[in-house]
Amino acid sequence: MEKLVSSWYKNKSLPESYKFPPETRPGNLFVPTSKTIPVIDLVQNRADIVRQILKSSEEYGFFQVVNHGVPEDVMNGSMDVFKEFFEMPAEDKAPMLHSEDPRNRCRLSTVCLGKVQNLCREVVATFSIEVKKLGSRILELVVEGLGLESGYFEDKLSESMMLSVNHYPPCPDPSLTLGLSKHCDPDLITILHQGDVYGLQVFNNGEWIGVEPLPSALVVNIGNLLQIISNDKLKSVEHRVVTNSRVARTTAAFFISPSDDSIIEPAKPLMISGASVYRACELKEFMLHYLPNLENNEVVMKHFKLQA
Ligand SMILES: O=C(O)CCC(=O)C(=O)O
Ligand SMILES: [Fe+2]
Repeated sequence: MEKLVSSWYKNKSLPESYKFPPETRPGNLFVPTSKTIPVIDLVQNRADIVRQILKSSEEYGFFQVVNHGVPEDVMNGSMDVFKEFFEMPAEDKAPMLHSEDPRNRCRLSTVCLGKVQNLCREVVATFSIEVKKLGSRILELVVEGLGLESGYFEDKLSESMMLSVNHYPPCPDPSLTLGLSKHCDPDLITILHQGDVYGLQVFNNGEWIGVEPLPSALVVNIGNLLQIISNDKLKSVEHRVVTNSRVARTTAAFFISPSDDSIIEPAKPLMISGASVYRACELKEFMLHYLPNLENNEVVMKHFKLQA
């Protein structure tokens, strides 16, 4: 545990256990800047918003939103709380984190945060409520774009929301490791507050492209479950996080998912000539297959395809 919460990185070289196998190291950290993830203004003509969301979700599986309605002071206040937490002495943080292995994710959950201070709980609760509202709004825009009936994702299909706060300390050699390995998210959509430090990269047409940090924007990506429900129209795309040697990066990701007992299957109106790309499965079964294969999205999705 000490390894995960201490400040060893300040004066040491990268420990062996943090180095990735050569084939998965980021190597060249400079990614093309000519291609960027679309930025969608949520205050404009509704038909244009729907069209842009659909296009970005089909092409990139990612987009950023601005004028999204989550107040800037709530975003900044929450980010300050998260950063403050990681600046606490290691002994104070240790009981709230769980993972002995530096290769595993070491996450601070909302449950843990509640223990920090009442004040934090309030600002983070407000942030969560606002993001949940934004999530429902984005899902409804997706529903419209897909031609599904209004309210398709209301209630159980988007009942669960988990907040995950990621902290990436400065790294002595960013070319040898990753902040987060490549993966897709096992949810409907993820809404990410990435703060102002670069690190997120998205796989697109055979190359990694960077997601530029924009003040007050939120990053949205399509998860595996929405790819299944959209019958492969929308794409859940692999992404990863690179580190840097100068500054720590803290991000907050909200995962919006169906309730645990949901059945995940392509929406009937999206089956082309009645054909479904995926079989129906329980969310529990999806997660059981996702977790051991999370770094190989093809393996994850193939398991649920009708014609593998
Ligand atoms: O921290 C980031 O930029 C991305 C985090 C992420 O992809 C995740 O938590 O699933
Ligand atoms: Fe992710």
